[in-house]
Amino acid sequence: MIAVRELVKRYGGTVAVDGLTFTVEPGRVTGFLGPNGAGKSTTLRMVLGLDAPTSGSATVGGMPYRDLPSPTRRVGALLDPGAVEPGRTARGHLLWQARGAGIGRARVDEVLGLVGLADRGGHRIRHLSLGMRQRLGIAGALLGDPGVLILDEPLNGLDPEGIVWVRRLLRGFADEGRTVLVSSHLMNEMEATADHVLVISRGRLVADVGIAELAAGARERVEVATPDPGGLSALLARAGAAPAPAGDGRLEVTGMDAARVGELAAAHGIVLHALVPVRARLEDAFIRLTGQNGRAADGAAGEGEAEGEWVR
Ligand SMILES: Nc1ncnc2c1ncn2[C@@H]1O[C@H](COP(=O)(O)OP(=O)(O)OP(=O)(O)O)[C@@H](O)[C@H]1O
Repeated sequence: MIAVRELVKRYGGTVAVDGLTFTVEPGRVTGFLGPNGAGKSTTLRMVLGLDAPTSGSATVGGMPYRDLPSPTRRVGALLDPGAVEPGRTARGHLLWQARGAGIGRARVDEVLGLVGLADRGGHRIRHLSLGMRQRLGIAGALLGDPGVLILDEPLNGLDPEGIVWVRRLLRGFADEGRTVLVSSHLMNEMEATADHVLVISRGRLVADVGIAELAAGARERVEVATPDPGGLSALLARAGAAPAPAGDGRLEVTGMDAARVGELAAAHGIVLHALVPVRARLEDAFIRLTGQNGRAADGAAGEGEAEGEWVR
């Protein structure tokens, strides 16, 4: 388990992490989400003992990372896949990492196989694609067969097949009862990856919630095309729905399901050219929590509302 308590990190005048408190439970994949610059990497670096907190604490299995006996066997991390020697071979890089952690050579070939790079061990890193470098970074994290996995943006640069592969890998780890924390700046990416998400904005926690709960709370809407948008709009509003013009005679309706919209239109002889229920996107919830275009919501209304809703 990872526990972060009242964690703060200041760089001069910049508050990168602003009083974060959360726990990451074993047995599930936890997504760590926030727009660029929200403070994800800084938090992960403090959990991994690479940066000292200004105040507060971060522990893994009840202890600061630096105090863990044989930490690389307990915690596997992928922070910056670019921070490798490009002239080294994939196997050479892992051997170097393994040596530093007191891990035998056999495990290097094992993890190369696990990440699908068995036939690339002899390739120089500079000749590997971005996706293969990500796989290599993940192989490094797996070297110590750790119970806790911390991966910063592991889906970056992966092709669709690679993304599916990482998801299966993470799911497998969680199902074995390991603790898995994965950062991303894309809610949609996490929708199919994580069971639980921690969302941060400007260094502060704005949601700590199960994906299923988040999806259940997201608003469904119905898109309707009709030659009589004014008539339909008035009708739906009278019936308690919230129709909004969406251009080209289309309406976007919330507060009523598609079947009911269709029934009301039929009962009042209003012609429909399209009636489309649109599943709410978790991305919408993410933008609402963190502010449009990656900027945090300003003022107490935005963040306060989000906290009341999703932070325990
Ligand atoms: N070493 C540093 N010195 C000064 N400021 C820093 C340092 N590291 C991070 N910051 C600042 O702290 C804030 C949080 O950065 P951080 O990299 O943790 O965000 P992030 O959520 O990981 O974003 P990204 O997805 O872009 O990596 C940013 O404003 C960043 O500029």
